[in-house]
This record gives sequence, C-alpha cells and structure tokens, in this order.
Amino acid sequence: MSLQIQMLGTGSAFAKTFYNTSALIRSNEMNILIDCGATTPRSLHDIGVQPDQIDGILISHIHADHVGGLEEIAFRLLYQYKNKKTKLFVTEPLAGVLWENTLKGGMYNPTEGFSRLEDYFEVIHIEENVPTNILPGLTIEFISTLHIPHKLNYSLFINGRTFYSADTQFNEELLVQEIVTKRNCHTILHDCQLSGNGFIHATLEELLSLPEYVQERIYLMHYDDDMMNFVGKTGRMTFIHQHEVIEIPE
Ligand SMILES: Nc1ccn([C@@H]2O[C@@H]3COP(=O)(O)O[C@H]3[C@H]2O)c(=O)n1
Ligand SMILES: [Zn+2]
Ligand SMILES: [Zn+2]
Repeated sequence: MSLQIQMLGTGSAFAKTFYNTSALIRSNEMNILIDCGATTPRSLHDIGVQPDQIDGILISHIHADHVGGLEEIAFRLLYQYKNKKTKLFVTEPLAGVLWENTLKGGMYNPTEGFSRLEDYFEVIHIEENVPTNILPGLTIEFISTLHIPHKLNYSLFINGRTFYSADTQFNEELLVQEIVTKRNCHTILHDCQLSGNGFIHATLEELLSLPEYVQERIYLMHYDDDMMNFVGKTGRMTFIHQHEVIEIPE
C-alpha cells in the first residue's frame, strides 16, 4: 500500500497566508489527520475532505494552532453527520489536559449527555515510545519532545522511517544520532522559526548547523509569512508547501 503525507498547512501559529501546520497521512484506504489547528477545517474543505472522511486524528500538543479545529470537527460529526465519531489517537496524559484545559469549555454539555472526550471521539490511548500499529499499514510512535517546558508535547515516527516534529526545540542529538544514524529516517518534517530567538521552536540558524547529510532529509514547516525571503537560504533543506504531497515509505 502506498502512503503519502499531504500538508494541510505549513504556517506558524501567527501566519496569516498559510494555514496552521497540520497534515494528512493518506492512502487509498485512509485519511489520518496529524493535528487539527484552528484553520485546519478550512484547509480540509479546500481539498474536498469532509469530516466523515477522516479515519482518525493524532494530537501532538494543545496549542490552538494544533487543536483549535477539533471542536468544529467533533460538532460537525455529531450534528451534521448524525452522531458519527472519529478515532482520536492520543497519549493518556495528553487526553486528560486536552479535555480539561482546552475542549471542555466549548464542548461540555451534560444536558445532551456530552461531558467527556469519549462522548465525542473514539479515544484510543497510545503509549509513549511504543510503536503502535493503528491501522493496517500504519505504525505510529509518539515520542516526548521539548517544546514548552513542563508541558506535554509529542513528535511522531511514522512507520519508523519518517519523523514529524510537530513543535519542538532544536535537538541535535535526537536528529543526528536517533533519527538519522540509529533509525535511518529518510524524511524529516521539522518546524522552523525563520528569524529571531527560537526558545520553543528550532530556528533556521540551528537547523543550518546540522551536517548536510541530515539537512538533505529535512522539509521545513511551521514557518512565518515571510518564508519567501528565505528561499535559497536553507542550505540542503527545502520548504514544504501547503497541500503538497510527498510519498512516505511503508
Ligand atoms: N514562550 C513562548 C510561548 C509561546 N510563544 C508563541 O505562541 C505560540 C503558540 O503556538 P506555537 O506554534 O507553539 O508557537 C508559539 C509562539 O509563536 C512564544 O513566542 N514564546
Ligand atoms: Zn505550533
Ligand atoms: Zn506549540
């Protein structure tokens, strides 16, 4: 089975000309969403994917540019698509804060019997650091990565050979030793802050310090609106674009 990743958005949290960074893992048999930011439902609409065609959603962390579209997807499945539920693949601790700290405000509705995350989604807890076959042909591993100190955040290995950073601080050892040397990942999708101090994201300057054999595997995402000013200035790395499709190894 051939698998692709289609970027739904490639923008930062504050980008106005790119949708929030999220992606679809696609095959003839499935559409699995990686994150669902505030602008993701609009991007899904652009490419003609309806909420009932989403077979599952993977969540990296609870910033609004990664989960701000979940309420719309859940409400549309419930009210427009007559009580349909999609699968939500999430670590157990993240499921707790996703409901209590983010979704409950808009979605808690005991009058109609909706008071838990499970009332809206088929919640499937994925254990951290354990490669888990979530659908035929698709194995996901959530690994804990550092974004905001003391807050849960996960990057993903997809079928062991593709790394998707979601939002993370630069981690040279993870990229060089674990992702490339040990796991031999050929495709790395990495968030990138183009200018200024990173603090919570990898900066372009930091990523440019990587050896060329690592850089050439990296697609840059989660960038600001001034991305065009940096074309040709990203070493061996390339920008991935909104709605672009790349093949991923099984
Ligand atoms: N210490 C922080 C925390 C947050 N932020 C900004 O808020 C955004 C939240 O979504 P994000 O995609 O993680 O990017 C964060 C920063 O732009 C920031 O710039 N500095
Ligand atoms: Zn983000
Ligand atoms: Zn974030």
